Amino acid sequence: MGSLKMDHLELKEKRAEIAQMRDVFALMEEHGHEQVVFCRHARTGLKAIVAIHNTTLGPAIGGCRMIPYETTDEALEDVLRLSKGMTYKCGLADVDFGGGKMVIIGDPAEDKSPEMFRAVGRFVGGLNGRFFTGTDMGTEPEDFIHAARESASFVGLPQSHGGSGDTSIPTALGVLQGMRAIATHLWGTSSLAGKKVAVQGIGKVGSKLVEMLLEEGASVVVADLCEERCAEWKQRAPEQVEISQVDVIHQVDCDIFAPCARGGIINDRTLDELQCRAVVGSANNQLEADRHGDLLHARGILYAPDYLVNAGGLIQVADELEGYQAERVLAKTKAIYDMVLEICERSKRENIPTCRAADRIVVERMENIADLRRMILGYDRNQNRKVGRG
Ligand SMILES: NC(=O)C1=CN([C@@H]2O[C@H](COP(=O)(O)OP(=O)(O)OC[C@H]3O[C@@H](n4cnc5c(N)ncnc54)[C@H](O)[C@@H]3O)[C@@H](O)[C@H]2O)C=CC1
Ligand SMILES: O=C(O)CCC(=O)C(=O)O
Repeated sequence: MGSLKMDHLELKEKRAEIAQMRDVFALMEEHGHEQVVFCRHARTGLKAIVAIHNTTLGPAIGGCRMIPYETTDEALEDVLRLSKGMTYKCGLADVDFGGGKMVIIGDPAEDKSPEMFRAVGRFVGGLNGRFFTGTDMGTEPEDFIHAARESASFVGLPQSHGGSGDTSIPTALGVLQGMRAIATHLWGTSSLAGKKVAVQGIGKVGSKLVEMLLEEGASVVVADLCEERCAEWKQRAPEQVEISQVDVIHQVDCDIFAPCARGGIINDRTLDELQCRAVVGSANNQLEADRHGDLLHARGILYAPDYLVNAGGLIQVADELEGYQAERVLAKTKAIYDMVLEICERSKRENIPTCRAADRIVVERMENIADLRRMILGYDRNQNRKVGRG
């Protein structure tokens, strides 16, 4: 512990930093959030935020992302946007869960420890079933083996530990289904053979997607902060794989651009530089703002809404909480194809961007369920209280 004088100085600096932070309640109001929980565990260095956006459809669910965010504000903004996206994802995937997400401020390569994830387990457990979480960027199914020792609020654990396993497999499959639907809409065939796809980020999801695309006979251009990952793919399939620099992957002249890293890649700077016919990827929040979906539409670039095509992981973990059935997960994930086609057709028919068409379906569904849940199911005399979900 430092001297008292140092502590005062530090306190002053901290206060100045806090004064710079945006008002959390104002941000929650802006996005419509229910709850935000800040978690700190000194011994393991854990600093995390859980955001619960909306529980109209059921308890919140959403992965846990670990990134060395530069500021608390950046982490807060990410978790607020991601959890809101989960509400929409749950609505469209027709699962009985609401939107939530967790972020850990830290470098996954340096800062992880089993004890840190046990601390995650205790914090998330303290939410008493209001929030379930599993993997996202920077976290692996194995991390949650430690978390699950402290509470039962974790999903996507390895199958050897009673979970449904790696969620990036169904996620990649859902993205592939989205691409097939886009191909049907644009080119009259669901085959991706001969198509060129630029994949930004070849981590858990991106690498599985690349594998599936190569099997389909597509060629891919890959970019990742980790250059060795790109080199490995080039070595595995030299005829079908090209490597791009990370800062220009969105500019590649291709049929489909597949963002599979962080969000916000479709923005004022990149929009005019895109040279693809469609955007279909796993990254959450690909549009920096909703208006970028309108601008894509105006440019004639077909956008498969991220929260629709990347729902495979959610479908799997939601199923896990209800008694995991691999065939059911596969069938629901494959159905992403039909939903993407439906949204493309609605977008064409009503001349609205695909992202707006998808949002409308979610809002309609949520209003219907909210209305239904206002009905009381009955009266439990023994408990002397009303029963029902709503
Ligand atoms: N894992 C899952 O099941 C799901 C993931 N997602 C989303 O898909 C995206 C990828 O997730 P994961 O594959 O699980 O994460 P990951 O952490 O395994 O992989 C992300 C990859 O992107 C790379 N990367 C980061 N910034 C980059 C940049 N600027 N340019 C190029 N590469 C960059 C990283 O080096 C890493 O290889 C995230 O947005 C995540 O939220 C969405 C639904 C489910
Ligand atoms: O993996 C999970 O826990 C839920 C899925 C998710 O976080 C996502 O789709 O972004």
